[in-house]
Amino acid sequence: MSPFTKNAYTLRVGNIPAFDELGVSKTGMTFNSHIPTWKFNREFITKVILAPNFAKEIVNLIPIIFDELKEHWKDIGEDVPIDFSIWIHKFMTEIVFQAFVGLRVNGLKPYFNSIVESSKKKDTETNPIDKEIEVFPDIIKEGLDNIGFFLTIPSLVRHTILRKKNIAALKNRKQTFDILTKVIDTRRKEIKQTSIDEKLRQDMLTLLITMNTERELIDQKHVDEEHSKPLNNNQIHQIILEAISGGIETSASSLCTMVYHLAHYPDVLTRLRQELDTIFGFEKDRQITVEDLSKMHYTEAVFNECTRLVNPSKTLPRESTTKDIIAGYEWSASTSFEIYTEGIHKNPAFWKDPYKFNPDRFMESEPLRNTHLAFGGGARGCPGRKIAILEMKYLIFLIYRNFDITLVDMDAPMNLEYKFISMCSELKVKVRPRFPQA
Ligand code: HEM
Repeated sequence: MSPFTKNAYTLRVGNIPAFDELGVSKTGMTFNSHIPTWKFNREFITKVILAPNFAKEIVNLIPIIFDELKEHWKDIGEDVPIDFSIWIHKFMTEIVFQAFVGLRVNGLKPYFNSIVESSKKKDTETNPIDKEIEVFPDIIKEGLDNIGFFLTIPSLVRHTILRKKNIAALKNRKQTFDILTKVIDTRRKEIKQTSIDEKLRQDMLTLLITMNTERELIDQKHVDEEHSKPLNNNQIHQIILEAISGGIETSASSLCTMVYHLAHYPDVLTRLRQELDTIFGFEKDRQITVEDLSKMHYTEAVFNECTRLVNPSKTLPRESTTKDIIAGYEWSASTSFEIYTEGIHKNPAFWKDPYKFNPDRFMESEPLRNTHLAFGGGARGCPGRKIAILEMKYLIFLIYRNFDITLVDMDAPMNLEYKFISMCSELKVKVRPRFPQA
């Protein structure tokens, strides 16, 4: 089956009353079934993500946050097992919050303090904007869980037996928006108070707020009338929320999959490190650029192979907007399809020895169209792909340049749990600095 046909599959899901109730069916992107607003929002987020300065901001940001992580890992000590999945989740949260809303959650140090003995604990500082931001990642994670709840549990059950959980889910949604309103309003005020010739930082929120204003930070060559007005809070809310939730869990889980496989395949790790040495050399203070990262072809092949074998999205839903013929059958408009990526990723018709871990398959030739769907595809494909790959590559460089990572249990399978997407729930490792003095 050819899953993506021009314009017939712009809907992920059709009109789901439960999503109207949750307030996600006509806003943002992921579950927006109102095509004009989805298209409008998507064009805005795409503009931000493709803006060269946005990628540069992320590349400048990653080593700063990594230095903090590096210190914590060194202070824990090399013989102490740590849960990589929690650390990397906290780390991605810092990156995503800083890059998307310009705020630090400051979650690394409290987590360090929670797992070390009292003599090792460090002083914590409070968030400059609001204590609420510290709990915001958990609120967002709960919101992601609630999507699954609304998608799978019938209305009658939600409003009777599971009434309490239903109320809690709606409360979670309100709480999310209250915090976001505060964040957006605070930033609007800061921008207003910054003189016009002073440079603004280029996080996603600032780029969205300033779009189509005199502080415009993105060079928009062709702006039609529809896209020429500044965005209001309602429009910004859901775009930011989806960028945050889309950017944390998937990236953190994919990194766990890479660390797991690199521990099991030392030859692959050796080759990956050779690539890093060739591109980056050993100059200590060398500034890493977006161009450097674009040369990491083998690392990208390892990422592709890891997400082929362990894909966070096992299925991709679509609803047809016109009638179509698929697999020899005619299907009417508004038919729901589930594209079974798990099956496509392991289908021997597309992949030689599909269960074998072999990153070289991505070096030797391009996979057939629509057979590697880690980021989905077509009109609804992931808009964050470019940024996600950039982050993955930079992090892999920093982690494997600075540390040797061993799995605590080499015989254990990957620990995955399904919460709307498939996520790594635990990965016990030991981390040893490669250059203890650095
Ligand atoms: C390794 C990291 C990531 C993976 C594996 C991933 C994967 C995916 C997948 C499979 C989809 C569904 C595509 C489809 O239905 O065809 C998707 C959609 C989406 N992703 Fe990502 N994603 C990642 C990172 C990000 C980042 C960093 C962002 C932030 C900008 C993001 C934002 C979104 C949004 C907003 C959608 C919905 C798009 C729409 O409906 O138009 N993702 N992602």
